[in-house]
Amino acid sequence: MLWDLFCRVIDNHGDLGVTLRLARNLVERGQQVRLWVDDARALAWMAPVPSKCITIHAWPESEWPVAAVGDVVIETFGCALPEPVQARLARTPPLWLNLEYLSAEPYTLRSHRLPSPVMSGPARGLSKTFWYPGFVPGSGGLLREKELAQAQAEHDRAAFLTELGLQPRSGERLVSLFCYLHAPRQALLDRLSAEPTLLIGMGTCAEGLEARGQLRIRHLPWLDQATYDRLLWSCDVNVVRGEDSFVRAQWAGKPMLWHIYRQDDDAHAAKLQAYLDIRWPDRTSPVRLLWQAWNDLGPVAELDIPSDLQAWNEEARSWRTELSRQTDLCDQLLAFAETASPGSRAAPG
Ligand SMILES: Cc1cn([C@H]2C[C@H](O)[C@@H](COP(=O)(O)OP(=O)(O)O[C@H]3O[C@@H](C)[C@H](O)[C@@H](O)[C@H]3O)O2)c(=O)[nH]c1=O
Repeated sequence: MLWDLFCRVIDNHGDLGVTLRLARNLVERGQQVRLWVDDARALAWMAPVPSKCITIHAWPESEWPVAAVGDVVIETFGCALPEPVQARLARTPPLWLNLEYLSAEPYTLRSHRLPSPVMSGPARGLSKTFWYPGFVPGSGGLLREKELAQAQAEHDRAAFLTELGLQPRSGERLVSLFCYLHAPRQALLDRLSAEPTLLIGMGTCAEGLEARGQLRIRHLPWLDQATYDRLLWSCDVNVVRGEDSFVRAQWAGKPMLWHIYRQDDDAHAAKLQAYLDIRWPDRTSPVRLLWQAWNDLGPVAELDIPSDLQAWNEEARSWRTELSRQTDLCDQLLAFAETASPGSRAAPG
Protein backbone atom coordinates (compact mmCIF):
# COMPACT_ATOMS: atom_id res chain seq x y z
CA MET A 1 0.00 0.00 0.00
CA LEU A 2 1.02 3.61 -0.49
CA TRP A 3 0.77 5.83 2.60
CA ASP A 4 0.74 9.63 2.59
CA LEU A 5 1.88 10.96 5.99
CA PHE A 6 1.40 14.66 6.72
CA CYS A 7 3.39 16.45 9.41
CA ARG A 8 3.59 20.05 10.55
CA VAL A 9 6.47 20.91 12.85
CA ILE A 10 4.90 22.96 15.64
CA ASP A 11 7.90 23.12 17.95
CA ASN A 12 10.64 20.80 19.15
CA HIS A 13 11.31 17.55 17.36
CA GLY A 14 8.53 15.19 18.33
CA ASP A 15 6.12 15.94 15.50
CA LEU A 16 8.66 14.95 12.91
CA GLY A 17 10.28 12.33 15.14
CA VAL A 18 7.04 10.39 15.60
CA THR A 19 6.09 10.70 11.93
CA LEU A 20 9.50 9.45 10.87
CA ARG A 21 9.25 6.46 13.21
CA LEU A 22 5.84 5.65 11.80
CA ALA A 23 7.18 5.93 8.24
CA ARG A 24 10.06 3.60 9.10
CA ASN A 25 7.77 1.11 10.83
CA LEU A 26 5.55 1.04 7.75
CA VAL A 27 8.51 0.53 5.41
CA GLU A 28 9.76 -2.29 7.61
CA ARG A 29 6.41 -3.95 6.93
CA GLY A 30 6.75 -3.64 3.16
CA GLN A 31 4.83 -0.39 2.67
CA GLN A 32 5.64 2.66 0.53
CA VAL A 33 5.55 6.04 2.23
CA ARG A 34 5.43 9.66 1.13
CA LEU A 35 6.19 12.07 3.93
CA TRP A 36 4.82 15.59 3.51
CA VAL A 37 6.42 18.00 5.94
CA ASP A 38 6.54 21.78 6.28
CA ASP A 39 10.03 21.82 7.82
CA ALA A 40 12.29 18.88 7.06
CA ARG A 41 15.49 20.40 8.45
CA ALA A 42 15.77 18.07 11.46
CA LEU A 43 15.89 15.06 9.14
CA ALA A 44 19.52 16.01 8.42
CA TRP A 45 20.47 14.71 11.89
CA MET A 46 17.53 12.42 12.70
CA ALA A 47 17.75 10.44 9.48
CA PRO A 48 21.01 11.28 7.66
CA VAL A 49 20.73 8.16 5.49
CA PRO A 50 17.51 8.42 3.46
CA SER A 51 15.37 5.34 2.90
CA LYS A 52 14.52 4.40 -0.68
CA CYS A 53 10.97 3.61 0.40
CA ILE A 54 10.28 6.99 2.04
CA THR A 55 10.13 10.00 -0.24
CA ILE A 56 10.18 13.43 1.39
CA HIS A 57 7.93 16.16 -0.02
CA ALA A 58 7.41 19.82 0.76
CA TRP A 59 4.10 20.74 2.39
CA PRO A 60 1.61 21.01 -0.52
CA GLU A 61 0.10 24.38 0.34
CA SER A 62 -1.22 25.44 -3.05
CA GLU A 63 -1.58 22.28 -5.08
CA TRP A 64 -1.49 18.51 -4.88
CA PRO A 65 1.64 17.90 -6.96
CA VAL A 66 1.53 14.13 -7.57
CA ALA A 67 -0.88 12.07 -9.64
CA ALA A 68 -2.58 9.73 -7.22
CA VAL A 69 -3.54 9.89 -3.58
CA GLY A 70 -2.14 7.09 -1.41
CA ASP A 71 -4.31 4.22 -0.19
CA VAL A 72 -4.09 5.69 3.29
CA VAL A 73 -3.68 9.32 4.29
CA ILE A 74 -2.50 10.07 7.82
CA GLU A 75 -2.71 13.53 9.24
CA THR A 76 -0.47 13.62 12.32
CA PHE A 77 -1.50 15.49 15.46
CA GLY A 78 -4.43 17.26 13.81
CA CYS A 79 -2.24 19.16 11.34
CA ALA A 80 -5.01 20.47 9.11
CA LEU A 81 -4.53 19.31 5.54
CA PRO A 82 -4.24 22.12 2.98
CA GLU A 83 -7.38 22.77 0.92
CA PRO A 84 -5.93 21.47 -2.40
CA VAL A 85 -5.16 18.19 -0.65
CA GLN A 86 -8.65 18.00 0.81
CA ALA A 87 -10.14 18.69 -2.61
CA ARG A 88 -8.06 15.88 -4.07
CA LEU A 89 -9.19 13.50 -1.30
CA ALA A 90 -12.80 14.35 -2.05
CA ARG A 91 -12.34 13.13 -5.65
CA THR A 92 -10.95 9.68 -4.77
CA PRO A 93 -11.39 9.17 -1.03
CA PRO A 94 -8.67 7.07 0.62
CA LEU A 95 -8.73 5.75 4.16
CA TRP A 96 -8.14 8.97 6.13
CA LEU A 97 -6.76 8.84 9.66
CA ASN A 98 -5.71 11.39 12.23
CA LEU A 99 -2.87 10.15 14.44
CA GLU A 100 -3.31 11.75 17.85
CA TYR A 101 -0.88 12.48 20.67
CA LEU A 102 0.04 9.65 23.00
CA SER A 103 -1.75 9.67 26.33
CA ALA A 104 -2.89 7.20 28.98
CA GLU A 105 -5.97 9.29 29.76
CA PRO A 106 -9.21 7.22 29.68
CA TYR A 107 -10.88 9.42 27.05
CA THR A 108 -8.36 8.17 24.48
CA LEU A 109 -9.76 4.64 24.74
CA ARG A 110 -13.28 5.95 24.19
CA SER A 111 -12.23 8.00 21.16
CA HIS A 112 -9.85 5.53 19.54
CA ARG A 113 -10.96 4.46 16.04
CA LEU A 114 -13.97 6.77 16.08
CA PRO A 115 -14.84 8.24 12.69
CA SER A 116 -15.47 11.95 12.61
CA PRO A 117 -17.29 13.73 9.80
CA VAL A 118 -15.51 16.64 8.15
CA MET A 119 -17.93 19.54 8.57
CA SER A 120 -16.50 22.17 6.26
CA GLY A 121 -14.08 22.86 3.43
CA PRO A 122 -13.56 20.91 0.20
CA ALA A 123 -13.59 17.57 2.06
CA ARG A 124 -16.96 18.28 3.69
CA GLY A 125 -18.97 15.09 4.00
CA LEU A 126 -15.93 12.81 4.16
CA SER A 127 -14.94 11.23 7.40
CA LYS A 128 -11.65 10.64 9.12
CA THR A 129 -10.83 8.15 11.82
CA PHE A 130 -9.07 9.14 15.03
CA TRP A 131 -6.18 6.95 16.08
CA TYR A 132 -5.05 7.19 19.71
CA PRO A 133 -1.75 5.50 20.56
CA GLY A 134 -1.59 4.07 24.06
CA PHE A 135 -0.16 1.64 26.55
CA VAL A 136 -3.02 -0.78 27.15
CA PRO A 137 -5.08 -3.25 25.12
CA GLY A 138 -7.85 -1.35 23.38
CA SER A 139 -5.59 1.61 22.60
CA GLY A 140 -3.89 2.29 19.27
CA GLY A 141 -0.60 0.86 20.59
CA LEU A 142 2.99 2.08 20.46
CA LEU A 143 5.44 2.32 17.60
CA ARG A 144 7.85 -0.60 17.77
CA GLU A 145 10.23 -2.06 15.24
CA LYS A 146 9.83 -5.73 14.40
CA GLU A 147 13.48 -6.50 15.07
CA LEU A 148 13.76 -4.40 18.23
CA ALA A 149 14.26 -7.26 20.71
CA GLN A 150 16.82 -8.91 18.49
CA ALA A 151 18.74 -5.68 17.91
CA GLN A 152 18.81 -5.11 21.67
CA ALA A 153 20.06 -8.63 22.30
CA GLU A 154 22.89 -8.08 19.80
CA HIS A 155 23.79 -4.62 21.10
CA ASP A 156 27.45 -4.34 22.15
CA ARG A 157 27.32 -1.66 24.82
CA ALA A 158 31.05 -1.31 25.38
CA ALA A 159 31.86 -0.99 21.67
CA PHE A 160 28.98 1.44 21.16
CA LEU A 161 30.09 3.74 23.98
CA THR A 162 33.66 3.71 22.68
CA GLU A 163 32.39 4.66 19.21
CA LEU A 164 30.64 7.65 20.76
CA GLY A 165 33.80 8.58 22.65
CA LEU A 166 32.18 7.87 26.03
CA GLN A 167 34.34 6.26 28.68
CA PRO A 168 32.43 5.65 31.90
CA ARG A 169 34.73 4.88 34.80
CA SER A 170 34.36 1.66 36.71
CA GLY A 171 31.31 1.89 39.01
CA GLU A 172 30.03 5.06 37.35
CA ARG A 173 26.32 5.30 36.45
CA LEU A 174 25.54 6.54 32.97
CA VAL A 175 22.59 8.93 32.78
CA SER A 176 21.29 10.48 29.54
CA LEU A 177 19.57 13.86 29.76
CA PHE A 178 16.98 15.04 27.21
CA CYS A 179 14.55 17.47 28.82
CA TYR A 180 13.08 20.96 28.47
CA LEU A 181 15.19 23.71 29.93
CA HIS A 182 12.66 24.65 32.64
CA ALA A 183 13.19 21.30 34.40
CA PRO A 184 14.79 21.53 37.88
CA ARG A 185 18.08 20.43 36.33
CA GLN A 186 20.35 21.87 39.02
CA ALA A 187 18.45 19.98 41.72
CA LEU A 188 18.67 16.77 39.73
CA LEU A 189 22.40 17.20 39.28
CA ASP A 190 22.83 17.83 42.99
CA ARG A 191 21.11 14.50 43.71
CA LEU A 192 23.06 12.64 41.06
CA SER A 193 26.35 14.01 42.35
CA ALA A 194 26.05 11.88 45.50
CA GLU A 195 27.06 8.81 43.46
CA PRO A 196 29.70 8.35 40.74
CA THR A 197 27.75 9.43 37.65
CA LEU A 198 28.51 10.36 34.06
CA LEU A 199 25.75 12.57 32.70
CA ILE A 200 25.30 12.71 28.93
CA GLY A 201 23.61 15.97 27.98
CA MET A 202 21.86 15.77 24.61
CA GLY A 203 21.99 18.78 22.32
CA THR A 204 21.47 21.88 24.42
CA CYS A 205 19.97 20.05 27.42
CA ALA A 206 23.00 20.28 29.69
CA GLU A 207 24.07 23.75 28.62
CA GLY A 208 24.98 25.89 31.59
CA LEU A 209 25.29 22.88 33.90
CA GLU A 210 28.51 22.12 35.71
CA ALA A 211 30.11 19.03 37.17
CA ARG A 212 29.95 18.71 40.93
CA GLY A 213 30.66 16.12 43.64
CA GLN A 214 30.97 12.74 41.97
CA LEU A 215 29.19 13.89 38.82
CA ARG A 216 30.91 14.39 35.47
CA ILE A 217 29.18 15.83 32.39
CA ARG A 218 29.65 15.08 28.70
CA HIS A 219 27.76 16.90 25.97
CA LEU A 220 26.69 15.10 22.81
CA PRO A 221 25.27 16.69 19.67
CA TRP A 222 21.90 15.42 18.38
CA LEU A 223 22.41 11.85 17.23
CA ASP A 224 20.47 10.14 14.48
CA GLN A 225 17.36 8.36 15.76
CA ALA A 226 18.82 4.86 15.63
CA THR A 227 21.98 5.89 17.47
CA TYR A 228 19.99 7.77 20.10
CA ASP A 229 17.96 4.59 20.67
CA ARG A 230 21.17 2.69 21.30
CA LEU A 231 22.33 5.33 23.72
CA LEU A 232 19.10 4.78 25.68
CA TRP A 233 19.77 1.03 25.73
CA SER A 234 23.29 1.74 27.02
CA CYS A 235 22.52 4.09 29.90
CA ASP A 236 21.57 3.15 33.45
CA VAL A 237 18.96 5.91 33.71
CA ASN A 238 17.35 7.86 30.87
CA VAL A 239 15.80 11.27 31.21
CA VAL A 240 13.51 11.80 28.23
CA ARG A 241 10.78 14.20 27.19
CA GLY A 242 7.86 14.83 24.84
CA GLU A 243 6.50 11.76 23.14
CA ASP A 244 8.87 9.79 20.97
CA SER A 245 11.89 9.63 23.29
CA PHE A 246 9.43 8.80 26.09
CA VAL A 247 8.36 5.70 24.16
CA ARG A 248 11.90 4.80 23.24
CA ALA A 249 12.98 4.90 26.87
CA GLN A 250 10.23 2.40 27.69
CA TRP A 251 11.54 0.08 24.99
CA ALA A 252 15.04 0.51 26.45
CA GLY A 253 13.70 -1.16 29.59
CA LYS A 254 15.82 1.00 31.91
CA PRO A 255 14.91 3.29 34.81
CA MET A 256 13.60 6.50 33.27
CA LEU A 257 12.41 9.96 34.14
CA TRP A 258 9.91 11.69 31.83
CA HIS A 259 9.80 15.42 31.37
CA ILE A 260 6.34 15.99 29.98
CA TYR A 261 5.63 18.71 27.39
CA ARG A 262 4.13 21.58 29.41
CA GLN A 263 0.78 22.96 28.24
CA ASP A 264 -0.49 26.43 29.04
CA ASP A 265 -3.78 25.16 30.46
CA ASP A 266 -1.92 22.64 32.68
CA ALA A 267 -3.45 19.76 30.72
CA HIS A 268 -0.09 18.03 31.08
CA ALA A 269 -0.74 17.46 34.80
CA ALA A 270 -3.70 15.12 34.12
CA LYS A 271 -1.74 13.45 31.35
CA LEU A 272 1.18 12.74 33.66
CA GLN A 273 -1.08 11.44 36.45
CA ALA A 274 -2.90 9.13 34.02
CA TYR A 275 0.38 7.54 33.03
CA LEU A 276 1.56 7.29 36.64
CA ASP A 277 -1.76 5.66 37.54
CA ILE A 278 -1.15 2.76 35.20
CA ARG A 279 2.53 2.37 35.95
CA TRP A 280 2.91 3.24 39.65
CA PRO A 281 -0.65 3.41 41.02
CA ASP A 282 0.58 3.58 44.62
CA ARG A 283 0.56 7.31 45.38
CA THR A 284 3.44 6.95 47.79
CA SER A 285 5.70 5.16 45.32
CA PRO A 286 9.12 6.91 45.38
CA VAL A 287 9.33 6.83 41.57
CA ARG A 288 5.93 8.45 41.29
CA LEU A 289 6.98 11.20 43.70
CA LEU A 290 10.24 11.64 41.78
CA TRP A 291 8.42 12.04 38.45
CA GLN A 292 6.01 14.55 39.97
CA ALA A 293 8.86 16.60 41.43
CA TRP A 294 10.76 16.59 38.13
CA ASN A 295 7.65 17.94 36.44
CA ASP A 296 7.09 20.65 39.02
CA LEU A 297 3.99 18.82 40.27
CA GLY A 298 5.48 17.91 43.63
CA PRO A 299 8.05 19.22 46.11
CA VAL A 300 11.58 19.33 44.75
CA ALA A 301 12.74 17.53 47.92
CA GLU A 302 11.17 14.38 46.44
CA LEU A 303 13.51 14.51 43.45
CA ASP A 304 15.41 11.53 44.71
CA ILE A 305 17.24 9.10 42.42
CA PRO A 306 17.77 5.85 44.36
CA SER A 307 21.40 4.80 44.68
CA ASP A 308 20.41 1.16 44.20
CA LEU A 309 18.75 0.88 40.82
CA GLN A 310 18.03 -2.85 40.92
CA ALA A 311 14.34 -2.75 41.86
CA TRP A 312 13.65 0.06 39.42
CA ASN A 313 15.50 -1.87 36.72
CA GLU A 314 13.36 -4.93 37.27
CA GLU A 315 10.19 -2.87 37.14
CA ALA A 316 11.32 -1.25 33.88
CA ARG A 317 12.02 -4.59 32.28
CA SER A 318 8.70 -6.10 33.31
CA TRP A 319 6.90 -2.99 32.04
CA ARG A 320 8.64 -3.44 28.70
CA THR A 321 7.60 -7.10 28.63
CA GLU A 322 4.00 -6.12 29.33
CA LEU A 323 4.05 -3.55 26.51
CA SER A 324 5.73 -5.98 24.11
CA ARG A 325 2.87 -8.45 24.52
CA GLN A 326 0.49 -5.97 22.91
CA THR A 327 0.14 -5.51 19.17
CA ASP A 328 2.22 -2.52 18.13
CA LEU A 329 0.76 0.57 16.53
CA CYS A 330 1.87 -0.18 13.00
CA ASP A 331 0.59 -3.76 12.92
CA GLN A 332 -2.72 -2.50 14.29
CA LEU A 333 -2.86 0.19 11.62
CA LEU A 334 -2.11 -2.27 8.84
CA ALA A 335 -4.81 -4.65 10.00
CA PHE A 336 -7.24 -1.75 10.20
CA ALA A 337 -6.31 -0.48 6.74
CA GLU A 338 -6.67 -3.93 5.22
CA THR A 339 -10.09 -4.60 6.66
CA ALA A 340 -11.53 -1.08 6.62
CA SER A 341 -14.90 -1.40 4.95
CA PRO A 342 -15.93 1.19 2.37
CA GLY A 343 -18.09 2.72 5.11
CA SER A 344 -15.10 3.34 7.34
CA ARG A 345 -13.11 4.83 4.49
CA ALA A 346 -13.35 8.50 3.79
CA ALA A 347 -16.22 8.02 1.37
CA PRO A 348 -18.90 10.68 1.48
CA GLY A 349 -21.87 9.91 3.66
C1 LIG B 1 18.02 13.69 21.86
C2 LIG B 1 17.70 13.13 20.50
C3 LIG B 1 16.41 12.95 20.09
N1 LIG B 1 16.15 12.42 18.87
C4 LIG B 1 14.77 12.28 18.41
C5 LIG B 1 13.92 11.36 19.23
C6 LIG B 1 12.54 11.88 18.86
O1 LIG B 1 12.14 11.32 17.63
C7 LIG B 1 12.77 13.37 18.70
C8 LIG B 1 12.37 14.15 19.93
O2 LIG B 1 10.99 14.11 20.10
P1 LIG B 1 10.28 13.90 21.50
O3 LIG B 1 11.01 12.91 22.25
O4 LIG B 1 8.83 13.65 21.25
O5 LIG B 1 10.48 15.29 22.26
P2 LIG B 1 10.24 16.81 21.79
O6 LIG B 1 10.11 17.61 22.99
O7 LIG B 1 11.32 17.22 20.89
O8 LIG B 1 8.88 16.79 21.02
C9 LIG B 1 7.64 17.20 21.59
O9 LIG B 1 7.14 18.17 20.75
C10 LIG B 1 5.90 18.73 21.19
C11 LIG B 1 5.48 19.71 20.15
C12 LIG B 1 4.86 17.68 21.35
O10 LIG B 1 3.69 18.22 21.87
C13 LIG B 1 5.39 16.68 22.27
O11 LIG B 1 4.45 15.67 22.44
C14 LIG B 1 6.65 16.14 21.66
O12 LIG B 1 6.36 15.67 20.40
O13 LIG B 1 14.16 13.54 18.46
C15 LIG B 1 17.17 12.02 18.03
O14 LIG B 1 16.91 11.51 16.93
N2 LIG B 1 18.44 12.21 18.43
C16 LIG B 1 18.76 12.76 19.63
O15 LIG B 1 19.97 12.92 19.94
